[in-house]
Amino acid sequence: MERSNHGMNRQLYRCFASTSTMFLWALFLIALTASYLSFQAFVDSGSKYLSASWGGIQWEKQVRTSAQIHRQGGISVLVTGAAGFVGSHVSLALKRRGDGVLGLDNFNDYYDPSLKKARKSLLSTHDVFVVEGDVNDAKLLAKLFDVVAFTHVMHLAAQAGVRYAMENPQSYVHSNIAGLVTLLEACKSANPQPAIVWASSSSVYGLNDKVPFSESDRTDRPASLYAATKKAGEEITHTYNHIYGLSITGLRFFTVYGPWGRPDMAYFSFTRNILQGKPITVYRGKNRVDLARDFTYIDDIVKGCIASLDTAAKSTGSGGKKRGPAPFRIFNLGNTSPVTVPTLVSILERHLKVKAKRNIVDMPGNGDVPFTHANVSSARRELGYKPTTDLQTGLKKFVKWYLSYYGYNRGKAVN
Ligand SMILES: O=C(O)[C@H]1O[C@H](OP(=O)(O)OP(=O)(O)OC[C@H]2O[C@@H](n3ccc(=O)[nH]c3=O)[C@H](O)[C@@H]2O)[C@H](O)[C@@H](O)[C@@H]1O
Repeated sequence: MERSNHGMNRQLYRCFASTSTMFLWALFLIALTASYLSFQAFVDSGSKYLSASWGGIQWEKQVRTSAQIHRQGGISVLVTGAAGFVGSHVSLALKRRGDGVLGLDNFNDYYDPSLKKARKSLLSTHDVFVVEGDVNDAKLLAKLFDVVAFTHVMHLAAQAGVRYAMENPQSYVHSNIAGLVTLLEACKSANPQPAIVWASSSSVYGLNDKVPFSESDRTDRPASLYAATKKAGEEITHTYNHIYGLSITGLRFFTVYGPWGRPDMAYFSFTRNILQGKPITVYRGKNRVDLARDFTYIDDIVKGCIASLDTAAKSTGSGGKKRGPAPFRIFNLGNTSPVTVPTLVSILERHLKVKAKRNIVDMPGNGDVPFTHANVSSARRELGYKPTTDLQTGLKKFVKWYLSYYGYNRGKAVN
């Protein structure tokens, strides 16, 4: 009996000993995991800091030099989306007349980033520095406003493209909503607050069938998520104008085209396919009606952007507080003469001297609208905007650029 008691005690003791050992081991493992995780976090934040493509004395010097004004009464502009189509043209035009320009671009791969890099190189030969960063990066924006007292922001960074919104809806929310709010937050806190000019879109007119489109027409029936995010942008900027006294000008661009353009757009991809002997898909509207766009040449758009910057009254707030009412303006920037898509193709065929292989299909329900047509009387009155390039002339310039940029290979463009 005594012996068995003894045995039981020993077993209990062993059991207790092994439980406490297990407990100790468990504690040890938890501690080990915790220290490993915090070490990882430290390494991550460290490497983020080290690999950040911005910051440092040299970088700040580049930022300052690029934003330096070189003419009397000049302005200093932060151009977001500067490596983009419209952004690169506006940046060059501003720099050429002696304004300070600093570019910001995230170089995303929505379309071939090498074209964006090439635009960046072009800008750098004209002493425009483009910072690689995202408008969602609040710290970077705060730093930029810390280094330079920008008088204006030309906000062109966006997720563009009407039909791609069905493939990647989140990218529209990221750039056109979240990015816009982050930028406006930075602008509202900046001292002095800059005046903001930004790119809305003709697509906000959505299912409107009253033509031509006027700024006062309804814009509450967008046909694509892209259009909805641009419309939301107009309302978000209104809020910042109302609460913080930011001076806002929204520009509704109508299908902008030209040299250094966007490869995802029809005139560009048609050119590539025609030269490569590949078929092109031409969408057709309901009842076999051709689709039409108020195609607008890039130089006209640049003039409209610069006139918007020049006529924008100052923001009134400071230290994040409104000091008085500031202007809120919206303008159509179009060409005022819509052209059908089949006519666009015919003009390209003439300039390229190659016949297109047209594949005509009914317009899929992917966010497209049947036609656009701008009434630009507001822009004419207040900005002196007057488009001067017709589609025939503008496409000739585009084709010339396309062939010089991508080159010929026995009649076929190399890209
Ligand atoms: O005006 C605007 O606000 C918009 O203009 C363009 O959008 P979109 O007019 O759709 O321009 P494209 O993609 O170049 O299309 C032009 C026309 O060609 C048609 N198309 C497009 C692609 C294609 O393969 N086939 C085709 O027939 C489209 O249906 C449309 O009627 C831009 O892509 C948008 O970023 C911009 O906001």
